[in-house]
Amino acid sequence: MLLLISPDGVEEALQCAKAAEHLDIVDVKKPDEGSLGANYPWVIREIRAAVPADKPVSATVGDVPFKPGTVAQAALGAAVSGATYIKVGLYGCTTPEQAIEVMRGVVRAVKDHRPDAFVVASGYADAHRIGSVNPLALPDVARRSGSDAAMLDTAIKDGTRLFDHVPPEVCAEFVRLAHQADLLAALAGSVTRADLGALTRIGTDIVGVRGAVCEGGDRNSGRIQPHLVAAFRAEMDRHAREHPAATADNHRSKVVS
Ligand SMILES: O=C[C@H](O)COP(=O)(O)O
Repeated sequence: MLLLISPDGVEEALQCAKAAEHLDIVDVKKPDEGSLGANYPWVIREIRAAVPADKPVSATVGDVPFKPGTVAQAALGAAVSGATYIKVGLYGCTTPEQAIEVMRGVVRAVKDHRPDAFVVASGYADAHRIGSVNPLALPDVARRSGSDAAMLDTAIKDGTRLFDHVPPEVCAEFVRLAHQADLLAALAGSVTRADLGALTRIGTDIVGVRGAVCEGGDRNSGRIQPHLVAAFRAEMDRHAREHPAATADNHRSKVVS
């Protein structure tokens, strides 16, 4: 399982760089603009320059509305700025068809610029609270749009967690559907170290975290701490050793830096 960490700017990205050996992907976002809030292009560029070259930089394009042209242009902006993972939060899409239309535009915009870029279609575990597309529809949305991964995060960061909204057995089905479509499965949403056993057992490819590696577990007022990143990775490694069959890294080669 790969570890994706979401700093909110250059200062926190430098903390990630100190813990680079323990993480796999640095994910640029702007949490005060939403769960998958988009940061400025120059912040993506500065973070790309600040983290080791062998670590892929991901950027979120936002909790996007159903405006396919607008979103495609924003996604290209993230790619031009140096992100090789482009994550789109399909917040304003109420049907799979709308989500596919948005993601097709993103895939074309991004891959015309950089064919090996990695496009992530993200839905929300708490979709029922925001009227967004059903979490289990995401793997098919990703497949039919030509995306590389399907992801779930939580839209409302109020202390509720991924498994509060989508229990482990349903997350397992999400992962199964993603793998069946030859996609990576990424899961996030106030994930803690206590969730890592279940996430490992179900074969999650990427786990995304912020709060769990911030001081006090607080994604807003806490800052990312290298020692918490190291501890999180140590727990991931422990579970990987206990469940080697679930962690065969057959999807890892898809990751680009
Ligand atoms: O992509 C990952 C998110 O930033 C997760 O943040 P969180 O762990 O604070 O919910």
